Amino acid sequence: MTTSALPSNALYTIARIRQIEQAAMSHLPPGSLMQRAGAAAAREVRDICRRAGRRVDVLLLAGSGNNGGDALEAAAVLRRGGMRVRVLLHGDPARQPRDAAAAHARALAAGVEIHPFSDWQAQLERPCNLVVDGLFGIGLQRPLTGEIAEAVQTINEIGAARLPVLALDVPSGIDADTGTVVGGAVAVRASHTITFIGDKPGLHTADGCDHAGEVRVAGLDIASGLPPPDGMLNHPGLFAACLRPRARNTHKGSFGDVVLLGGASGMAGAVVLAARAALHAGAGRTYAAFIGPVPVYDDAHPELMCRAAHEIDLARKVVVAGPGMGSGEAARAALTAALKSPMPAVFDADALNLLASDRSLMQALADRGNLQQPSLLTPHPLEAARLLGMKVAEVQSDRLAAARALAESANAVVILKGAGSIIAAPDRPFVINPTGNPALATGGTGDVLAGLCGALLAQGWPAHEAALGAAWMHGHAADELVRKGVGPIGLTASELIPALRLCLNQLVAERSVRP
Ligand SMILES: NC(=O)C1=CN([C@@H]2O[C@H](COP(=O)(O)OP(=O)(O)OC[C@H]3O[C@@H](n4cnc5c(N)ncnc54)[C@H](O)[C@@H]3O)[C@@H](O)[C@H]2O)[C@@H](O)CC1
Ligand SMILES: [K+]
Repeated sequence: MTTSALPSNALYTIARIRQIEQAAMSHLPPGSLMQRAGAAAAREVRDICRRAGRRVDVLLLAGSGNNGGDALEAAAVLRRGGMRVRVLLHGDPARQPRDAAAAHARALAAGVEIHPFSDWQAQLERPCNLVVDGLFGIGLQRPLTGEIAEAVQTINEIGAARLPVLALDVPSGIDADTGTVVGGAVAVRASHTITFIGDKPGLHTADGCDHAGEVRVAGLDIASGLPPPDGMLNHPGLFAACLRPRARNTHKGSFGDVVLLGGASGMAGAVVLAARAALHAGAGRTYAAFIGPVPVYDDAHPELMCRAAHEIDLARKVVVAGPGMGSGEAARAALTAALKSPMPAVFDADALNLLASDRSLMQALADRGNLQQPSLLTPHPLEAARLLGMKVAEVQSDRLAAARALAESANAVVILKGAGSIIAAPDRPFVINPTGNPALATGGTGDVLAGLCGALLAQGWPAHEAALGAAWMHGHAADELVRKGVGPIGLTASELIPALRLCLNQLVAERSVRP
């Protein structure tokens, strides 16, 4: 049985998992997959208890469908191994699906204590060392309500007081495709999730990030193998081809020019941050072009060349348009010039707002893609909502769909920022970025990301790889800083910049180690 220690990189939608499940079940004895899922869950239970130094004493919550069947199978396995297990069973056993009913019978035969769900308060008051959530998996159809919602609320309170909670397949209440809490009601906040057959996007974006905890995949030995995934979790392997060591016979012209275009009056800091990020991420020459007053130079980084936006020559330079750009006529003129550039370009912040306000600019953006002039967009959910003409809640209700729709309409690579950033591009599987943390929820980190994207493009990375690399490194740098105690509270965007440089150099060094 395969249980990968790391989250698998491949992501599958609910529809695809159903197809795989059906195909596998057609040539397996009844109940095989559920028995494998139950055995994998039981192993995970033992593993979590062992790591926590606690004996196995588990309360399993089983729903009325097959997710509940997985919990009942796990309970039977654990009980047969002599461990302490109790089950709270929801719904009418007479209406269980066939495999779940068989699992129920096996649990009874093994001597598992099974209580009706109406006993949930009394059962949750009895001490245990782990709670298993087998209420709902990919069959969740509506918000959690009534006694289930109350019990989940209570489990979340107990879990927050450090009782491990293991979700089977998906934390109940979370939509496995979108990562949202269904109906905005309540969902299990698990410390661990063991997900079956393949990993699911909803465990890695939106509310899923705060509800799934540590995710493991139990492949259930699907003998026919898995189809190509619907999406991927971001990983340096996806941009490894770009992590090349520098040749010695090179010069600053070898690593490209990048111009950061923005800095309206009062917002010069945004363009300076983006420019410093580009500088530290290895651009050969970095220009900061200001719509507002032009500083003589950046005294922390005199390497940067400061120019007026209306005077800068964009020829042969990668442009990053938007940081602190404002929305006036000068900003519009600068953006129009950037859109005409034959070079790869990044559009962020105010550039995105200007694009959203003017169809002709949006058309010019889409035309760039047709002319093989790569564009990379880095919207946060509000900017994405403006570009798509929808409400921010609609974007967040299906971040994958929103990112893909924007990539299609803009004919561009998109990084939709937020918990579990989505990287989407026309005709490519979506990618969800697993790195990053709430330390990044502070002003200026988006400017740093845009500058990083520009530097990678200037060094010749294709736009898709630049987006993958920038998103991964940006998050990883923040994770490393938090690990050292620099954040999550009070991390500054400036502190992120040297951490990014370290991350990029380490990745290149790791790639270039020869056996
Ligand atoms: N069929 C199989 O052999 C396998 C199934 N697997 C498990 O089966 C799960 C899917 O099973 P199901 O399709 O039975 O779906 P679930 O077990 O996720 O839930 C479905 C049941 O819950 C009800 N329901 C949905 N939302 C509800 C709500 N908010 N409140 C109350 N009732 C609600 C539905 O009407 C249905 O009866 C997977 O997530 C996975 O855990 C795995 O064991 C792999 C093998
Ligand atoms: K579950």
